[in-house]
Parts: sequence; structure tokens; C-alpha cells
Amino acid sequence: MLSGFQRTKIHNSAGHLAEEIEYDEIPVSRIRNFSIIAHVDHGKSTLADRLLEITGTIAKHAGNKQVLDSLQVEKERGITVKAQTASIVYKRAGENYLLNLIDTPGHVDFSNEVSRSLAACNGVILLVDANQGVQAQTVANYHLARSKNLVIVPVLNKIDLKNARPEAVCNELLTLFDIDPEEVLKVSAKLGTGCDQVLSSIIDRLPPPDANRDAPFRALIFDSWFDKYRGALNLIYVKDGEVCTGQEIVLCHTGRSYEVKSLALLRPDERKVERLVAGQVGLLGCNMRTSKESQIGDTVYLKRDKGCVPLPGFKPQQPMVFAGVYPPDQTQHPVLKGAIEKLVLNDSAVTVTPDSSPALGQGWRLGFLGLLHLDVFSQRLQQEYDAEPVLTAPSVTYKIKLKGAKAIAAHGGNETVFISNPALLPDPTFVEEYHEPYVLGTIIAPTECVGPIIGLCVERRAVQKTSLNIDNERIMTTYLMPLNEIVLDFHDQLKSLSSGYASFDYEDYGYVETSIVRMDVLLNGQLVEELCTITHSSKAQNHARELVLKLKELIPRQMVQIAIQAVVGGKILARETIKAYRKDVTAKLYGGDVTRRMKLLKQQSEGKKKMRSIANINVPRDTFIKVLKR
Ligand SMILES: Nc1nc2c(ncn2[C@@H]2O[C@H](COP(=O)(O)OP(=O)(O)OP(=O)(O)O)[C@@H](O)[C@H]2O)c(=O)[nH]1
Repeated sequence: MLSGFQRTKIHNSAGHLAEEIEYDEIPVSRIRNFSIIAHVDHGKSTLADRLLEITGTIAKHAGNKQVLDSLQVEKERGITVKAQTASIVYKRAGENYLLNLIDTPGHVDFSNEVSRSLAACNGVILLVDANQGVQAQTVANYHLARSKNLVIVPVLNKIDLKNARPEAVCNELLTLFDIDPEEVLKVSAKLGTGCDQVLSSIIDRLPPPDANRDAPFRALIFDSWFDKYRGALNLIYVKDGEVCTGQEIVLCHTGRSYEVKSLALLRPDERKVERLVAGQVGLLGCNMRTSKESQIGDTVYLKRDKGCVPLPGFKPQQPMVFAGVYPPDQTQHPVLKGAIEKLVLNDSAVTVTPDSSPALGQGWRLGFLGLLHLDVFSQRLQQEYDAEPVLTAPSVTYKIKLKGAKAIAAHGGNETVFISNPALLPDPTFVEEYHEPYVLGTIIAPTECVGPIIGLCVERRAVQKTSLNIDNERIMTTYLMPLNEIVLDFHDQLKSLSSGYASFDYEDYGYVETSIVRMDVLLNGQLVEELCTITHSSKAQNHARELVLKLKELIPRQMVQIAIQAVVGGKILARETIKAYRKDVTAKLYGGDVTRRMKLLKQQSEGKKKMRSIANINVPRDTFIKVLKR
């Protein structure tokens, strides 16, 4: 009998051994799969920890803070990036319930992961800070959960805070989501107050999973990560049947087959089991070499069943934001290459293509799901591998509809092409339409900040869609806005305009027709390819001015006069001149010591080696970095 392998000891809240549990004997009717969704910092990880403690899943002691946020970046920034999961056993009225807590990444960049994780759930805890109230991400997460028909258990957290305003926040929930204040639980995740009630409500309000143990095996991959020794590990929700170690499985999307090497439940550390049955959530290892092999949202079935109907909603992840990554100097290229390769193994959503630039040398163009994803990736690169790369400003991918047989033939017969590299933008005469990615943004801000925020949004080409007063103090507005306008500093600007009180979140809106141009930079008439950019035609003039002024400041004066021009379609939009100048590094020396003189001249010539020469002008690498960097 295999079930014996699922036997595990459970501790009570004081950390003492209480009893042994056989997980796969818990019927589907006593399983609940749920997730906690919340705005950043509203206490999701703290609540998760408390639920694990109350149920004896982890022992109670002070050092157990935020067990589920295990990445270093997550700990440091206090954000959840990778979804992590724990199976909790909760005993009520003498019966054991298996509650699978599926910890979703809180940020919209990872909305695909959130979506996948939610596909394994029957309900969610909508956690709201009782002081801060509903924030933009709460709204986005609520809509996501509703669109998946999940039961929503509203919970107010941090009621221990002196300035908590539970009643006002309940009213917000009523106004925005029509949530009955009677249904709202009030807890302090920090102190543990009311957390028992959360567990009871999960059992009472959520339905058990729609799982069938008698049907052929089918499971959904909703997360995966890379283990040095075991390859990519898949977190699966078993929808039907059961799977045992040693069996041959197939992935619907890739069609590849594997032998199941290991199965485990997460409590939250791995507990090996020999089988997983319908309704359960667990870890499946099958010697996958790279994380690309395990695509989130894919369906797994047994090879002997010769096919299955895939579980709905598989969508490959699409990078939305691109940035160039270069080593600080070319000697570090192999180190950085190794570091990127290792990280990509773990993060299948990042795309990597080699790229090179005359100024920055050999590097890569990386594609990310969004800005936070980019941030997290570059931080991990620095922290985990001790590499300090040069990162260029992020850009988005434009969709371009071509016209004319010649242009289409030149692009491999494709009428539509996707371009993120300005240098590859087709000539305007070959273009029928340009499209750029848009998002639907939600901003929640104090009423008195609304004026400046509208100003910022207009400047960023955003169009207001709706506006709603949440109460007397805060207003919620939604905007259609180009992704390109928020990739750089929109969030920071919003925070500074509202003294940190405004919150912002966005969801993908798809491509919208637009008018873009390629802007080139010429130094003494010669094109500097690495400085060319794509810009909206309404902003080209301003952008041109800013760029030439910045270059004037950054390029050192030289022996020849330098003309800096920003050009669109052959038309010069802005121009600045740097006057000629001869820097005599030895000027301060009055005759005398020849070795000192030689040393200074040598230093000067070494400095020159680090420069890129364009039309006899030496542009230091630093200048490129300063212009291109985020
Ligand atoms: N006073 C008080 N503070 C709390 C409570 N719950 C959480 N906090 C604090 O709020 C901060 C954020 O909590 P986290 O649990 O990290 O928030 P989170 O929602 O997981 O954050 P992300 O991982 O970024 O989504 C931490 O400093 C917690 O100590 C509570 O009930 N009362």
C-alpha cells in the first residue's frame, strides 16, 4: 500500500508532535486550494506564516518570519516574486482538512504566474490593510479572481494598528466590489488575532476542488523552478487520477515524455511521497534539463493513456520589456555570460539574444515580463553572482504592419513584424501601420493629488477611462496608457507627486495603432548607431532637445569642434556644438621631472583607449553608459 509514504508527523501550535497524517486518505471533499491576494506590504507573507504556525506546519518561534519568501531579493525588497506553496493540515471537529496555500507573486509583471496559480485554486483570501485600505493592486487582483469565478474571502489585516480604520475600509470594499461588511474578517496577522477564523472560513466558504480520483491522470503545471541537482522541478495541481514515481509522463504542449523521478508535498519544505492523488498540490521532478522544458500552464498526463484533453488556458509567456545587458568591460564577458545562463535556467520567462554594440562591446538583449521582472533579474544578477552589468534603458516591442511586396519579402514573407531594437525599424515608406503595447492602468490617489496626477498622465499620452470616488478622501481612476510611457519612471513620479500615497497597477491591453519615428544621433555628420531611439512623433522634438543637451554635457571637449545633431527622417530636430579645445595634461608641470611628464601622458593615452572614435571624435564609454543606462 503506497499511502504509507504519505504519512507525516504533524506538530501542534506549540511545536509538539501531535499525530501522524496520511495525506492521500484525506478525501477530495476535505481539500481546499486557496491563495492570498493583496497589495504589496498588506501582510500576505505574514498571514501565510501565521496560518502555518497555527496549524503546526512550522514550529512557532521568532525567527520564522516569512517562510514563504525565500529568494534573497524577495527578503530584501519584501516582495514576493516566485510563487511558493504549502500544504497545511487543519483539524476541525475531529476531521483533518488539507488546505493547500498557493502563494502567488503579488505583482502584475507576473500576472501570468498569478493567473496560473489561481487556476489551481477554488477561492482566494483578499487581504487588505485596515489602515491603507484598498490599493490599485487590490483592485487588479480582485478582478483577476472574479474573472476566474473564485470565491473571495475578504480579510482586513493589521487591525492592531492604532490608526486602523476597519469600518471605513469595509465601506470601501462595499463601494468598489459590493462586498457585504458582515462577510469581512478582521485579523492581525502579526499578533495572530482572528487567524483561526480565516482557516474556518476557508473550509466553510470555499468549495472542494473539482477533482476526480477515478479518471485518468491529468495535472496542471502552475509553477516551476530550477534545482542544481535535479533540474527543473514542477509544481503541479492534480486535477484527475493519480501519478506515482517511476511512471512515464508526457507534457501536452511540448509533447516530450519523462520518467517521474520524485514526488513531494510542500510543508513548506519538501516531504517525499510515492504518489500524488487528485485534489493534491505537489512537486514533480523528472530530470528536466532546463526550465524552458516546463512551461507554466502546461498539462501533464500519463504516457500509457496516449493523450489527454489539456486543461484550459495555456498561454506562452511573452516578454513585454527589453533591455541590453553588457559587461562593465569585455574581460568580464565570460563571467557575466555564466551568471545570465544560470539565472535564465531558473527563470524561463526571460528571453536572451546575443547583441553587440561598438561602444559597449559584446552583450545580450534580454526580454522581461515587465519592469519589476527586469529589476528583480538585474538585482539577482548582482547579488547571487556578484556581477555588475551595464543595463540599457528598457524599451518595448512595437508591432509593425508592412506594405509592398518588397518589404514583406525582406522580412521573410511576414506582413507583420515585431521590433524592439530601434536599429531594425523598417524604413517608413515600407510601413502601413505602427502599433505599440498599451496597458489599462488603475491609479488610487488622495483627492488633493488628482490635479498633478492628471497632468502627469496627459504628458504620458494616457487617456482617462473611468473615475470613481472611493470615499471623501480617495479617488480611483483608470487610464489607457502606452507601456512605453511607464517603463522608465512613471511609478516614481506618481509616488513623488502624491508623497507616496498613490498606488498604481496595470494590466495588459494589447496593441493600439500609433505614430512612431526613429531618431538618429549624428556626431559631425556621422551616425552613432547605439544612440538611435524609437520615439512617439509628438514627443520627437522635445526628446531631440533633451538628448543633444545631455550629450553636450557628457562628451568632453576635444581638438576638433563637435556638432551633435538629432535627426528624424533626414530632418534635423535639434543641434548643439561643442567647441574645439586642446587639453594639455602637462600644463601644470613647469619643466623638471621628465618621468612625471611621461606618466601623465601615458595615463592620457590609456584613457583614450577606452574611447570610441566617431568621425575623429573620441567618445568615452562612460558617456554611452550614462546616456543609455536607465
Ligand atoms: N502592525 C502590523 N503589521 C503587520 C501585520 N501584518 C503584517 N505586518 C507588517 O507589514 C509589513 C509587510 O508584511 P508582509 O507580510 O511582508 O507583506 P506582503 O503582503 O507579503 O508583501 P509582498 O510580499 O511584497 O506582497 C511587514 O513589516 C509586517 O511586519 C499586522 O497584522 N499588524
